[in-house]
Amino acid sequence: MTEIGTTVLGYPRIGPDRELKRSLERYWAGKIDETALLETGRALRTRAWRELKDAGLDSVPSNTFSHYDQVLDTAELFGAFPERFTKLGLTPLDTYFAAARGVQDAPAMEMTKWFDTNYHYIVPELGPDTAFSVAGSKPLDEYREARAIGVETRPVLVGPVTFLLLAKATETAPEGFRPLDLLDNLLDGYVELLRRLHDEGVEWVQFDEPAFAGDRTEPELNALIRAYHRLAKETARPKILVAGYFGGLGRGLGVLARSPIDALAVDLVTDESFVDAVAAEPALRDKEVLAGVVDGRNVWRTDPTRALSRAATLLGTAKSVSVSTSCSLLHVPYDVEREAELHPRLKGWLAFAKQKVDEVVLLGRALKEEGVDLSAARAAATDRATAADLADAGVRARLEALRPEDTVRSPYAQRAAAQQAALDLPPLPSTTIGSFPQTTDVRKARAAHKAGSLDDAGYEAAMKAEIERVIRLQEDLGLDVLVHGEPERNDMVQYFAERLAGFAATDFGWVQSYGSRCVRPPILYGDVSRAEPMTVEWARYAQGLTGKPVKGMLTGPVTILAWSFVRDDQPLGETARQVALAIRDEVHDLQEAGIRVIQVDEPALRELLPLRKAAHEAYFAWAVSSFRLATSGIDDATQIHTHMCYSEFGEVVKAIDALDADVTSIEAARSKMEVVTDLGAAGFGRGVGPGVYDIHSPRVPGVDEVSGLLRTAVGAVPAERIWVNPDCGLKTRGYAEVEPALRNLVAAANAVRSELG
Ligand SMILES: Nc1nc2c(c(=O)[nH]1)N[C@@H](CNc1ccc(C(=O)N[C@@H](CCC(=O)N[C@@H](CCC(=O)N[C@@H](CCC(=O)O)C(=O)O)C(=O)O)C(=O)O)cc1)CN2
Ligand code: MET
Ligand SMILES: [Zn+2]
Repeated sequence: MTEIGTTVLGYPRIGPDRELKRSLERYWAGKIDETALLETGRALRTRAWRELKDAGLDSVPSNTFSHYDQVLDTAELFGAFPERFTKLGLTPLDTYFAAARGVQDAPAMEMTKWFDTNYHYIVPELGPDTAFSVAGSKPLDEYREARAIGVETRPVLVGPVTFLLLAKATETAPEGFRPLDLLDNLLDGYVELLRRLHDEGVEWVQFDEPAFAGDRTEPELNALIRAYHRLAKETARPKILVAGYFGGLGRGLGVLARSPIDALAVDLVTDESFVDAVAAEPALRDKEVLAGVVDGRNVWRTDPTRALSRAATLLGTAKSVSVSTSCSLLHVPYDVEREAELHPRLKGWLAFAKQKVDEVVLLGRALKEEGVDLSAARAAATDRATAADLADAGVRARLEALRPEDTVRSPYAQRAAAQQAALDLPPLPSTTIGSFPQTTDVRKARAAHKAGSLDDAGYEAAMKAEIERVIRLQEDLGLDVLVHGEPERNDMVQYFAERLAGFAATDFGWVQSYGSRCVRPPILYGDVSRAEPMTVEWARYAQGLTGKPVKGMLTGPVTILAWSFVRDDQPLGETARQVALAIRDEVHDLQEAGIRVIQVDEPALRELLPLRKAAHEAYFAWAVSSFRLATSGIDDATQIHTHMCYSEFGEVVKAIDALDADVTSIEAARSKMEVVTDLGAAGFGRGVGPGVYDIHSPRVPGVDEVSGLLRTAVGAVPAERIWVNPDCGLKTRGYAEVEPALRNLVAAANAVRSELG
């Protein structure tokens, strides 16, 4: 075999029934041993390889499995774990988990979003002393394991340049050091690995370089040139496929086309104009091109006419063209056939990972042979494109009728005065971000309700009991603005999607978000509207239990879109306006129910930021206006909060300001309040709640530590605008940590309050 032929760039690994999640969590809890955990992984890999081979793919990927994250795997493979983990004397597997999750005295490595997806990777920490070597053997082991069951595979690796671009410099690295400075040393490691793979008999290897879907500097493009000339120059090596995805490759296309690699995988879904750029690239004439025409990130069935025309455009350009997915299938669920509750017509429009593999095989054949039957795929595409009932004339008319003043609130100073008169809060008011720990009892009650063994009244009573407990706890802790705790929400996006027209939820559509944590992104298929209030009864109940203000809790339009599978038949901004209108109605109803503080979370504002700067302004325009549409048209005295949790804040600071929220809570504890300084410098003039408790760690912060952070904040922003709160919601934590941590947080707020003049 000289060609790669039909393939997928990667496959889900958590297991169709989240087998890996369950095994991991049992292993971490000490309930199973290493052998049992490793066996779960082995069984999942075997099953996936067999499935991919039996489906008829020409080339099957391996090393796409991970016990936590593929970037962390790469750091381990090349011996680049920080010393704080390697010196612990743990087994290799426990050292790996310590790096991912942290242990007492060795805080976890940072975790951040994988490009513009809801998947999170572990950020490598590299310094001038980092010395790479081939320290592990995972790609070799998996290759052998697959061959032992009769499947020849193509090991997939994070490419060297992307790996370095995703890394950060260690804290002790000298000023000016960049991880990319380590390229030559890292390439030594990759060369050695290539040699070992070659000796093993590997024919093709895949290097992922998604970093080139973003804007890259001259030195970064030069690094790409150096890397692939060096790797391809080796004679004892497998053939090299480089995969660029999550968008067009920009100047990276020409660089890779002119490098001596053997094949290039391109994403022909995300950016339509990139198809022409690829077709016009003469240097591809000696390469196999994998046409990524099956969307690896969304769940719609591929329109075969469009897909084939895109792939066929490249036929005259490349040495050969094969069909592939646009990116790894990690980002979609396993199998739509399991979704018994989905409307059959909607189901007919969908393809999850398993179906996408079949699409690749079918389209690959149709590209090379005459007479392949595409009628079923064509009919599905036509049915969806012509489904008139996706449009809701009422929603469209309402949006049409909106005037500019409908998205503008009164000047902030006027609102702030009205809100202070209504709420009478002390300086440095304390609050939380919304969710309290989701106890096993709460989740069990929801599972029982769904299964029918707990009736509506029983479920409602269980949630109300939980809400009352959480309210009493907050009163006891002395917090100033309370929350109901969100026990009724399976997930902050799915909960709303289940209550909005235009969305469908899945039963088994789990997708890995990080480590063992998964989400079931809802499917947004039609015009969105709200039939009835979604959160008001819970909020009214909570407010009725206490004299302190209870904060209403909603998710904003950008985040609802970011964490759903969105329709691809209209601009995202248009869909955002529909979602915003539904949230706006909810905000209005909460106000009518006596809720005086309403938080509209937008943690995904940064995540959806386009990878290329040229698209930023257009994104900010719709993102900001949809938030404002959701949060205006209310009384001056109603206080709007928003919340964001990510540390890379700089690029969106202006947009955050433009949201015009009265109070913005942000992640800040790990970066020691750096964001407050940024905000101060950017002239941000409204309320801000920098997180003073890192909820991603089981550590309980002490009173002095929190007071110290607060004093830093008070030094950077006028005290009357500072709020005291954790970094994010508490749903993934346990009460054993949360209670003392919040007690310390309130004590610190009191201490710093008493120091104010
Ligand atoms: N969509 C989304 N994306 C996000 C976040 C987020 O909150 N939501 N937060 C950021 C970090 N990402 C996260 C992603 C997932 C989780 C998380 O905790 N997920 C839960 C699942 C949450 C859920 O949907 N729970 C359901 C179903 C729970 C479940 O597994 N039930 C059991 C049965 C009940 C039991 O006995 O426990 C089962 O099906 O087996 C519910 O509570 O109803 C998990 O993996 O464990 C946390 C953070 C960024 N992206
Ligand atoms: C990922 S942001 C989470 C915000 C939400 N209100 C919560 O507390 O869980
Ligand atoms: Zn958050």
